[in-house]
Amino acid sequence: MKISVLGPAGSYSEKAALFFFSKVLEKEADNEMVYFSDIESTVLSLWEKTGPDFAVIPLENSIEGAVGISMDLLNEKEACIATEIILRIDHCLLSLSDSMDEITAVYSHPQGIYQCRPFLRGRLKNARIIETESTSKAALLASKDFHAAAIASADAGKRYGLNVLESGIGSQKNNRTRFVLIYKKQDSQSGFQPDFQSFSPSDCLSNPVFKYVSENEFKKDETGHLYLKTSVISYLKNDKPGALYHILGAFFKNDINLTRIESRPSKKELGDYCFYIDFEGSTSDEHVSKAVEEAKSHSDRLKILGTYGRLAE
Ligand SMILES: O=C(O)C(=O)C[C@]1(C(=O)O)C=C[C@@H](O)C=C1
Repeated sequence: MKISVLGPAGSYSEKAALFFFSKVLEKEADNEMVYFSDIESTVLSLWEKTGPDFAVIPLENSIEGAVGISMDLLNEKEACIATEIILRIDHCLLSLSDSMDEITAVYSHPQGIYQCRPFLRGRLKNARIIETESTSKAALLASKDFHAAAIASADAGKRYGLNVLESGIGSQKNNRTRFVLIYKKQDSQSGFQPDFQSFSPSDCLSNPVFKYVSENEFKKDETGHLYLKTSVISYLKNDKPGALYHILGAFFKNDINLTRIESRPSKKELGDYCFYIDFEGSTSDEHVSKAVEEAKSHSDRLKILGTYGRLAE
């Protein structure tokens, strides 16, 4: 199996993919990780001729919130979510040097920088902050400059021969990022931007992840059943009073617990948004398909990203 991730080696995205590999039923000798320099190329690789089976992308962080580019690509491209992977993020300050006094520049991914904002302001206020495409790229760059440091994982530090000047530098001890494993929508799947007529409740069963990972590996609910979530994106073209109220009402009426709602600009004009809604339940549950049908009737476009389980560290 081939998985695309944000590289170079040592990124948190790689960690999420390795965690997924560790859960795969039959360890295939040819399991392969392919590295890309940014999140967009990682996602687009799914459409290459000899593309991967899956791509792993970060979607949201407990401190910094949504990863915008990942959210947008889920809307723009015909990809489905196979599973979510929640990882603990423990950022370290890494450098060739062994003293913070030597540091004049700090490299990291924007998410890493924001997640460590109080530390940077408090302890490295005079250092230049330089954004990189990934935390592992930051570690790689810091390994070439004695006066630079990187914010990345301890594992990335080991890989690039850096000292850990300080660990646990995130602004929240319980820092977590939610990644999703995504795949290219298959032509046979109708659960994508469906006409409700063609929306088949069994679509979630075509989620290919269950071919690779035993159901036992996924989070269970209080009754011992598989904990499944569904993600949709609703676009309301006509801004009218109560539009969002009616969409959310569809879930409330069907007793469905929402786990996240987030808006993103539609990119059409200022003040025009898409709403990303995650909720508990599977599209094969009757009350979920009823709610989705109703939400769709109040939306100008409703895109189903998939029903999936959770792998958590
Ligand atoms: O830069 C990395 O190592 C990534 O995998 C990206 C990413 C992100 O974009 O959220 C992943 C986890 C952390 O939250 C910081 C950076």
